[in-house]
Amino acid sequence: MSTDRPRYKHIDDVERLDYYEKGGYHPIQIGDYLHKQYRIVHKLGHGSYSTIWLARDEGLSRYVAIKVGTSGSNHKDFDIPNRLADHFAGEETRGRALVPSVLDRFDIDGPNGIHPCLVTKPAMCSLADTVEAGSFDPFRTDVARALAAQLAMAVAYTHSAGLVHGDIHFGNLLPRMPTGIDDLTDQQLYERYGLPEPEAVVREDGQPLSSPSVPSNVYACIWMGKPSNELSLDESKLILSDFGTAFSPDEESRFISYTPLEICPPEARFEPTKSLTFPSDVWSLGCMVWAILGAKPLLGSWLFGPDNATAAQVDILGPMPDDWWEKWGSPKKTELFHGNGKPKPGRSVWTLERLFEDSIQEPRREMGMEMIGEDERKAIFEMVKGMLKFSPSQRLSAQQVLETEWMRKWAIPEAERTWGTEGL
Ligand SMILES: Nc1ncnc2c1ncn2[C@@H]1O[C@H](COP(=O)(O)OP(=O)(O)OP(=O)(O)O)[C@@H](O)[C@H]1O
Repeated sequence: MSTDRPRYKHIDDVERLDYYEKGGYHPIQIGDYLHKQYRIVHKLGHGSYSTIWLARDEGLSRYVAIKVGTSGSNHKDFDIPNRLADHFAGEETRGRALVPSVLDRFDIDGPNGIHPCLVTKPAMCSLADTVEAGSFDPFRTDVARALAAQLAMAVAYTHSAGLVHGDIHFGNLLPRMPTGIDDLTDQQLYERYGLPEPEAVVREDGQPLSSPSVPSNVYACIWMGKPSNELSLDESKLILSDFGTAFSPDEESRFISYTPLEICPPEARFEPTKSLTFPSDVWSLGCMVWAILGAKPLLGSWLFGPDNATAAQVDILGPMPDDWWEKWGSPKKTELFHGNGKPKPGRSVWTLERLFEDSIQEPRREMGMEMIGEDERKAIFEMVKGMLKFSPSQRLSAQQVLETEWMRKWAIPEAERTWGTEGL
């Protein structure tokens, strides 16, 4: 995208306006038709590489989500859900329902270029939204178990097709829309969830918007979600979405992790010349299972940079491999530790036990929710520690995660209850 961009007056909670240019987003207004068949009804979300819209499929009388990619990027990820489905064609594979199924795929040619469009089912929101709306209150305990199991199944499914997801975080975990939405007229949908509110795009220099590259209005996203603590088991069917950073380790080397710092696998920092592979996802999965149980990341949002992340990892998990410890040349190391895995005396250390009390048990106690019993706590610790081994080769595989005691006894049964007769 160009660096000489016109500047626009800031509008809260919308996509980056300067991305509306050649190579960037496609300008879309409520009421527009895409591919002659899909009438845009509301906005669902936006990311760095796409805007996502709720549309009415006029042919099939249903609502759909349309992800409209920027024109200048390679959106090979748009084909991944189909690649996964083809990989397992004809097989009954657990996990298939947990990744998006593609309803349609087409391109649109607009003022900013050619944009790939992916049509899938609309979800309620992302778990990032539910957690924020719930002020970081925990999910109900049965819901948390069900979400964690589904996420592990989705990752195992992706891995068994030879792909690493590469970006497993709350923003990419979408609770499915409960059935019944398709019966709503636009009017009923707007009465239930609110009308789209157009916000005029205005240039800072006062010049008119003369370019067709820029939409005259942008929209905040529809809110069809629920706060974390109100999500019921029925509303907890999960989709692992956004394969934008997925890769096949057999076909491609990947030395950079695109995950946020709090879930970034440590080998991305300490073994930068080795390609990431499946265990990098398992690290993120371990962090996310914990985050689902606590509605907060394992390594907090107070992380200021990679040194803080590494220090928190050592506090939680103990010594790191000696060669990594030697490589870690930051003053932070000597400020906080007097040896590998040895915090300086007197320092307040956030151990796994302390974090469990603070972010998983205590909020549940305060809210009168089902607590996690001692046997379950032990099983969670064993599994999470197996996923969060510093050394990638020692981590559990996603399939082994599904075979752990916690998954078998506590989490998978809740996921199965969530899906009921529909089956996973
Ligand atoms: N099918 C869907 N139904 C409802 N909301 C969706 C759907 N797909 C995406 N969203 C919303 O849009 C947001 C952005 O989607 P997504 O992460 O796929 O975009 P992206 O451009 O690939 O983003 P990134 O910047 O992470 O690469 C999600 O966090 C979610 O809130």
